[in-house]
Amino acid sequence: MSNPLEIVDISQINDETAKKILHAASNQGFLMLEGHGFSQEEVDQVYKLSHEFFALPLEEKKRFPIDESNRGYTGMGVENLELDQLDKETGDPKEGFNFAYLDLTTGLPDQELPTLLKENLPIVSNTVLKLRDATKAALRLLAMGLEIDEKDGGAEWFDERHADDKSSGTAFRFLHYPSPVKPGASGEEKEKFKEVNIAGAHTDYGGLTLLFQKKDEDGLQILSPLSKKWVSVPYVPASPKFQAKGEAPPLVVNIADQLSYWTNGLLKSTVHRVRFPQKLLDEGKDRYSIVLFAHPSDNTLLEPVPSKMVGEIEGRGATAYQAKFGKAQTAKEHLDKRLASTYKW
Ligand SMILES: O=C(O)CCC(=O)C(=O)O
Ligand SMILES: [Fe+2]
Repeated sequence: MSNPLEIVDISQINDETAKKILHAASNQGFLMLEGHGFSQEEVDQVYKLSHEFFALPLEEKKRFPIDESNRGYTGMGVENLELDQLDKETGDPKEGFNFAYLDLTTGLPDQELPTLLKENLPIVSNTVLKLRDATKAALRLLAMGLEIDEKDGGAEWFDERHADDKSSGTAFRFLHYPSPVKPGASGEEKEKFKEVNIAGAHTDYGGLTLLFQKKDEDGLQILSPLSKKWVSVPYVPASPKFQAKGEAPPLVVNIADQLSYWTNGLLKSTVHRVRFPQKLLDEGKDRYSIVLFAHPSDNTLLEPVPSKMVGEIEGRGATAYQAKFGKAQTAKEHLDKRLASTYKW
């Protein structure tokens, strides 16, 4: 399967990389990042923890139900991401655990946790901090690509609005999609599930979303802004240069709603969904994913990003909001509206 996404090396902070990331973010809205510094062992370790968590008895998981601050466990069918059917009765066939209220200086969440997760907090915090570093590198490169003037903050413009010690909607998430078929199911039965969305078509709410890749656990599809067609994101191993360094495969990264809004739609918050990959269906195995939803600090005013490229776009996003309401909204206000429609509270 050919890879529709550009691969950007975030260990190279320079104008060439900045141009490349801006191109990817304003075209497909999805890209891959290498040079993130995660070893395969680190990725395996966090997946192992996630597998162990979801294998806990349902009663134990349910003792930590998702709260209004987006922390905790969401059971099977609770979350409905499908944009076009937000009123449908049953949600996506998946369960999840959210770590939120994160202190991004330590990577530690502020919430009640099951013993298993408490005992393994260093795995969580190490992963959060490294994903945070990758987020910052990507944001710095985007600021450079957008040619934000030095007098406005230059390459650090987004950094200042993603303070590690301020509260934000940033969430780290384990997801589990149980296999809909038993091992050895008939071809006909498997065929039925090939076209079922296990995460409904949606856009993400925050700034940037970062996902690990796991071999045979692909299944992510994007509604490409370029071709206007659904395109599969294949599993892409580390390039030879990074394989030699023992680095895990590139991270899959997408632009989410707030960053798109903030740039008047220049950066694309691309619609995506997940379907069970063939190999997992064939083997009757579950799918897991691990995600960081990176958000600006809650009190950040989402005023149009001071870039000539953004300023040239009128009637959309942050510029349109300001024209209509006479003021900008904060990242928290923007997020609260989105969360309310997904969970129906
Ligand atoms: O499981 C995945 O690969 C992606 C999930 C996703 O898009 C989301 O939770 O927002
Ligand atoms: Fe998503």
